[in-house]
Amino acid sequence: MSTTSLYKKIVIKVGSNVLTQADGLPNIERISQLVEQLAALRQDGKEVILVSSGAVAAGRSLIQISEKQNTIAARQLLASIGQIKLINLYQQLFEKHGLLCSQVLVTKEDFRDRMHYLNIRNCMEILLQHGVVPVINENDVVSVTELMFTDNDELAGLIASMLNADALIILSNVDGIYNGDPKLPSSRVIPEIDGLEADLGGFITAGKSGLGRGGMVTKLHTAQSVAKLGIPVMIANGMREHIITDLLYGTVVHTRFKPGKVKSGKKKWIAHGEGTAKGIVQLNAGAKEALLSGKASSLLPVGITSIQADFKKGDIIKLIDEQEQLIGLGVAEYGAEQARNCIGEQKQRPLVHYNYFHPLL
Ligand SMILES: Nc1ncnc2c1ncn2[C@@H]1O[C@H](COP(=O)(O)OP(=O)(O)O)[C@@H](O)[C@H]1O
Ligand SMILES: N[C@@H](CCC(=O)OP(=O)(O)O)C(=O)O
Repeated sequence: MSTTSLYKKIVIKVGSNVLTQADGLPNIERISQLVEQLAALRQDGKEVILVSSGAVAAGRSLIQISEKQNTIAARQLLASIGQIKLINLYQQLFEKHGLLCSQVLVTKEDFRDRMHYLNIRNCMEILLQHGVVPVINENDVVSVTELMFTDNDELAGLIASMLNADALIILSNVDGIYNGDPKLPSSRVIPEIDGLEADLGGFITAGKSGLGRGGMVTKLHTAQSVAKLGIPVMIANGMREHIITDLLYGTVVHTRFKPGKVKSGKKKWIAHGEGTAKGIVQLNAGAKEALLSGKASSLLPVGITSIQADFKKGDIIKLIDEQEQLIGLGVAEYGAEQARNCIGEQKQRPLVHYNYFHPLL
């Protein structure tokens, strides 16, 4: 038996293209097969969390809208109509296997601070404790541009980290990450990537599947950051039959991201805070070197040169260097006002404790 079948808690993200037929209608046959595989995992005692795209695509199959329609309004309209179509389908299909599924719609704002983050985590935990399969999607009806996740790959990474999942599976319309343009016959799927070191930017083209939002760039970014936290990530082709069960119990082509050392729950929260971080603090070269040295160094006010955006105690803040490059993220031990009063001073309390610093360089 494959060792991957030892995973207990698994987050599975499915892209719009996997769920949608060429004519725009939900691909009922494929969705049924996905649900069947998830039911088999539940039978095997695993906890399953589904992050499903496809609301906008499903909406498009139900209503005609003018080309001139503002894109945000169009997305709101389509997602609003499409999400109920999609979730109804899931509900019927899970019911056939004697399973309950639930709809969880979230926005980036729901993860903005530790309290909101723990609220969502508690909600997911109560669902899992009751054997329910959460079906998560971004709430596209209320998420507008600057408050949106880049795409559901980012959301799935956040969910996998938040729930301390044992694995994250991202299903798209390609077999994995290719070492070149996937359309070229000379390109091959990269079987394993050491998520900690690999620089694959050169391989990824900006191309997306017909309905996808973020493309392979966000999948790579998500996979690398989730693997860095100690969670293995697999990118595979959701168009293949039995893909989930083959990934977990057999062998099938895919790209696997090797996990790094497991990080604590709070570190996982910080690591995904880039999009919601409010405060910005600029550091001098000495503080940057100390924080990135790998030694247990906290951020002391003597190394701060300016506070560029306000924050409160407990907020995640961005730490930037003198060239405005993002060094990492940390949790503020006190607010911006107090920090401003001791900029550059010796013998002051650390603004970020080393346990709550997450390097990004
Ligand atoms: N090196 C690469 N390997 C694999 N796919 C790539 C690569 N570079 C770009 N892509 C594109 O990324 C697409 C998948 O991302 P996306 O469109 O967001 O799908 P999804 O809807 O599943 O989230 C592929 O269809 C492919 O066109
Ligand atoms: N929330 C959107 C999906 C956005 C998205 O990330 O799509 P995809 O790149 O296909 O995973 C929807 O349900 O239509």
